[in-house]
Amino acid sequence: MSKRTLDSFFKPSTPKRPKIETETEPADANADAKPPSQHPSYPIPIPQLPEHIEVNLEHGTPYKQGQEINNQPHLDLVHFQPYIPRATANEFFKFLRRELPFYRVRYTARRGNVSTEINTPRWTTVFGIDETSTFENGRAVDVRTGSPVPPTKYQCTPRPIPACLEILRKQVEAHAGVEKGYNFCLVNYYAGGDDSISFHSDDERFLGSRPNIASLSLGGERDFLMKHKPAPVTGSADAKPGATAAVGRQIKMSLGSGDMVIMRGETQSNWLHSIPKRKGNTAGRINITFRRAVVPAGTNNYYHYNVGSGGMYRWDDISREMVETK
Ligand SMILES: O=C(O)CCC(=O)C(=O)O
Ligand SMILES: [Fe+2]
Repeated sequence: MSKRTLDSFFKPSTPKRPKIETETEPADANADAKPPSQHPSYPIPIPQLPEHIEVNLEHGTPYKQGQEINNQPHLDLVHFQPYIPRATANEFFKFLRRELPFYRVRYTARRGNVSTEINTPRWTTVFGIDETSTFENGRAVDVRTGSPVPPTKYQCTPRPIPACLEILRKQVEAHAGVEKGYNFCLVNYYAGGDDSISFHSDDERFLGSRPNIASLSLGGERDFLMKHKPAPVTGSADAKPGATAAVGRQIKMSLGSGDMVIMRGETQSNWLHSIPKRKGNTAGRINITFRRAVVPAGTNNYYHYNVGSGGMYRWDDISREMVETK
């Protein structure tokens, strides 16, 4: 054993000189964080995704390959179970619920001369602009003329897709095999079992024919129901005018956190879908759909029904509910 080692064993060790910190800590520990997405149309700045969620979205998707479901008439689905790894999907759910502005839209539905006041039974928000316009350096520009869109073009103020959803949009687009990219992102937040969406199809003309819609679930599990639109009965001697017949079986899929369903081909023109109300304790769920609107009517429609003209709400982590924000 060398002397030095023995010495150091028996002698009390010389007290270390205090370490002198030569580098100063940044005043703000988050100084390196990317700045939030901001835009004159946003009521609040929207933060960028935490690094670990971004990395998992960019490198961890699709977590499972999509399964095609086309075993019924006109049905053309791809189900990724899940698309985003579950733990990342749950973190992404909490991030979006905390950071996005939400709305509880009320509107008047008119059928003939009957008007009904509708309270949308879920929280909604939307970003995007139809394909006749695009955002250039934050400004909405007409694709044909290259000039800023005149104020008369839209009845709403379109909002660009914020960075935290743009990362997901690009990723989904790459895996959905769409010819033309998605230009809209609709977000639904179902706080509990009373929140729902009734049977409908996303078959508006402003989406063009055979629309491709990618629908992603985050957070609590919910049932997703699909049923074929009733088919008119024709050719039978005793068929009453307007008579319809059921086609195919109703489908019930349980959508968990991170799952994605792509609806494409003839699906929207022939099938209805819904998230029914649910009894008992039901965890919050976020649904994100990516779509492509082809004309300004799509932009007007989506902002009218998903932002509306009422107040803005934000998630409050103390009361654990959406609270109206002035
Ligand atoms: O929440 C869902 O899974 C469905 C949402 C939906 O159908 C829609 O926003 O059009
Ligand atoms: Fe839908």
